[in-house]
Amino acid sequence: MALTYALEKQVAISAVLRACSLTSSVFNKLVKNETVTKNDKSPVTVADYSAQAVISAILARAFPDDPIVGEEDTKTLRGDASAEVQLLKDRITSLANDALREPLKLGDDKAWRIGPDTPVLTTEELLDAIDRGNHPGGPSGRLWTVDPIDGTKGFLRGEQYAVCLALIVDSEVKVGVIGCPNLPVDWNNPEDKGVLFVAVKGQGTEQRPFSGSGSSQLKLSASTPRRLLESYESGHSSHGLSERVSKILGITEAPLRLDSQVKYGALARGDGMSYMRMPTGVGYKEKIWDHASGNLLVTEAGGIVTDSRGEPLNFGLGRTLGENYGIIGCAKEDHSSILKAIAQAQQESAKA
Ligand SMILES: Nc1ncnc2c1ncn2[C@@H]1O[C@H](COP(=O)(O)O)[C@@H](O)[C@H]1OP(=O)(O)O
Ligand SMILES: [Mg+2]
Ligand SMILES: [Mg+2]
Ligand SMILES: [Mg+2]
Repeated sequence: MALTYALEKQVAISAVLRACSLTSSVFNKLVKNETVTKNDKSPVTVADYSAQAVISAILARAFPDDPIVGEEDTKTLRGDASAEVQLLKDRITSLANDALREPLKLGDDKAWRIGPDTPVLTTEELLDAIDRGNHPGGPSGRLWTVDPIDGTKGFLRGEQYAVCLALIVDSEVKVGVIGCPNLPVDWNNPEDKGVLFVAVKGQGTEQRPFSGSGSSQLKLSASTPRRLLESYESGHSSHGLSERVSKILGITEAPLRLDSQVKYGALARGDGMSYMRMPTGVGYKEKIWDHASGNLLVTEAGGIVTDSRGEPLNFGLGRTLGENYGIIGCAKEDHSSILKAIAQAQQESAKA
């Protein structure tokens, strides 16, 4: 009998929603009021660390034996006795405890005592929680992967970012949850922000607005707007190559540029025809926490995600996806024409 992953889904939703409250409150307290300058990395740092601590602490209560592959670790925090780092650790401690002890949320369960009854965790316990994310990953068994803030640059600009959590079992993504605090439920109503995407292998993909309790199943079809979804940052994905691809495919609409795995959710709900990420140079290895949840959102909505040669992404190689040939997500009907257009665009740019 196929596993339903009902408990994992419930816990992942709770963890992501609590981390989203935390990151929103850091933005409102520290970034928006400009108590720190935009160039100061501390708001990102404090939010990244504390959100990973919250997610890891919740996973530890529900699934104490599951390893975690997380983006952050505490090497710099533990190895620095300066007053500045002490302040950072104090902030992490209070933010993480506040987030863990907030009133009950979707996904919470008294069984693992998350919510107002959660015992206050010490700084040491929270640093240990962050470091549970040090697992090297690999091909077999269960593991969670977490990106506490994906799209830190978007977060600082007050634009798109995502809190991402996925369960991988024997290299296959089984549960993917992405919280998008700044994503409008509908682009025509930009004030209604905050979307949670949830996918479970074999059970489809759903979108739930943070406000309200409704949830809608997502189905990706080839008739979505003919525009590409790509990184806001030109250093993360080649804008030049995607422009060539657009021309070859006869796409006239400008690409929708969004930071983070929000793009995968946007694709799954039909905001664009393709997630397109083409390398800007050699050497960068994509990380599993940047793609695991998004991959499942798109495939469970009926789409496909591969590299630019059509090969599936491999989540069992360790903390990275290995060699980088770009990443393409789209409806199945569009896949071969997009891959052909990419090959042609690559040949053209090699000649240019
Ligand atoms: N050279 C690069 N190529 C592709 N992705 C990158 C590169 N440098 C950083 N990233 C990652 O891209 C992700 C953001 O994705 P997007 O471009 O879709 O918004 C971040 O996780 C970021 O990692 P990091 O958090 O280590 O900076
Ligand atoms: Mg990331
Ligand atoms: Mg990150
Ligand atoms: Mg980062």
